[in-house]
Amino acid sequence: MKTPGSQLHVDSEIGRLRTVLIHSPDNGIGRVAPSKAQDWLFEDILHLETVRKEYDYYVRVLLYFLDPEKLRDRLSAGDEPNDDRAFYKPGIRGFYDSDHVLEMEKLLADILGDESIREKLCAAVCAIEGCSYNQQLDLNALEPDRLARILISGSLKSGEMLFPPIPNLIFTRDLGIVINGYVLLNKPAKKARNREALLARYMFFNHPLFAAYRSKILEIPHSVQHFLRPGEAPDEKATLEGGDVMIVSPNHVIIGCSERTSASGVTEAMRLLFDNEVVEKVTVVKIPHKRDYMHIDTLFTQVNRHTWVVLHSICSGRNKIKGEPLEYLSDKKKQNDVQILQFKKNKEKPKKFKNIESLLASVSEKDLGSTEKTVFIYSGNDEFPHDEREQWTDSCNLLALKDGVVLGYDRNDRSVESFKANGFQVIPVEELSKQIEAGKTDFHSLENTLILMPSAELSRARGGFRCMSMPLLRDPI
Ligand SMILES: NC(=O)NCCC[C@H](N)C(=O)O
Repeated sequence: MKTPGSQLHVDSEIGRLRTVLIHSPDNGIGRVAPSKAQDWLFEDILHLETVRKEYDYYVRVLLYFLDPEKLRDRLSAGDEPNDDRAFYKPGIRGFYDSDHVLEMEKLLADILGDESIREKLCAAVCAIEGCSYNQQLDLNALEPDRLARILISGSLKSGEMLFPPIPNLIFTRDLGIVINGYVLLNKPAKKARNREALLARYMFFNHPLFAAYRSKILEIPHSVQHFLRPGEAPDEKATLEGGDVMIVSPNHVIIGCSERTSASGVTEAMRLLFDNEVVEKVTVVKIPHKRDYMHIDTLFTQVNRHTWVVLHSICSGRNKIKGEPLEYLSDKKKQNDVQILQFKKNKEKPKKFKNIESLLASVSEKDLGSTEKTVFIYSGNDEFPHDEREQWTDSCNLLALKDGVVLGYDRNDRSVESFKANGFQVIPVEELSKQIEAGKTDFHSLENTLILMPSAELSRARGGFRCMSMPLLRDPI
């Protein structure tokens, strides 16, 4: 029998969530220097304690939903002034330690208990971070919980920084993605995320929870063209990040070709998925390669079987004036066009889709058998500039706990109005917690609901709740 938490299977974006991998903001986030913020992929420096408070609400919602036992005797956990948030901190007595809400730092500490894995991982981290041999020996001698914390935060307890933090580890989505019973590991485009990928690789290959899946971990190979090229140009490098991968139905994966996921990365991922018979259909959505859009999940996510939240201008190309000379002459035209191609195993010619809405409608109606007309909820109520402002703060990046119940930021006011106009209940998490704790609401009876999460600080890290989650197990849709 499999222990709870050890089963990997995801075949949709909206099946009831059973197990998820997350990482709470660690001290590394509080050590991002202004001069490095952009290099480390933050637009600004963040206030650690505020981010943590906001994130703790997220952990509580996940526990209410996936592992309520953990909250049974601790309904006010985290609100006690003197416990220093122990409930939320891996490696500390009192940590929630759930089998359904898995914390990356805890899983890392687990594998570091094995001497041979500890040695290999310390050597690998020290190699990519340029540590001295003696630093490597010192790290190797630490006990697992402390070592895990240092490998993530980059800093010793004294505050000394050994290497940079990896503040984007909170976005566990980008580390890899479970597709049916397989794990497709990422290959990050940005140097700032390399150590995250290394830690994720060690975790999946070595943690006993995933032992049954070792032969089902898929790794994107280096493209030979890339390392044979002269110079350091990133062209042709095969990169892929989880925010660009959506398993929308048991046999259909959408992959974004974006600022982060290269054409070679898409090609290699598609080959792996077809060769291993993971899915029969892969749709590639090429989006403009720019920071605002980063991954496809910053532009659209699924809410229920027939509803999606999207940035409308990316579907309609509304802001372009057709026929202008610029459209023909500028190279940018090609770069900024959305192109959608659907590939099937052993079929030579891909099918083309006119726009993102027609693709998503075909997912809902054909793949998922929805009999209702597909509904699109637009970022910022489709009003310029609120559509783009709210997309920037992740109005389109929602996490579905189940079909129709999603988590999103509380700051995207016009998008929230669109949800209401489309018949959704909208409830702030503080209110929901009170109702649950007073026994007035049962989480599982919620339907078609957007849960609003505090976001003033968290949203400045540039990712929403889809980015902050790696679903490991969902019920079949
Ligand atoms: N899936 C996502 O869209 N992830 C968001 C990642 C944000 C992070 N600051 C980054 O730039 O990589």
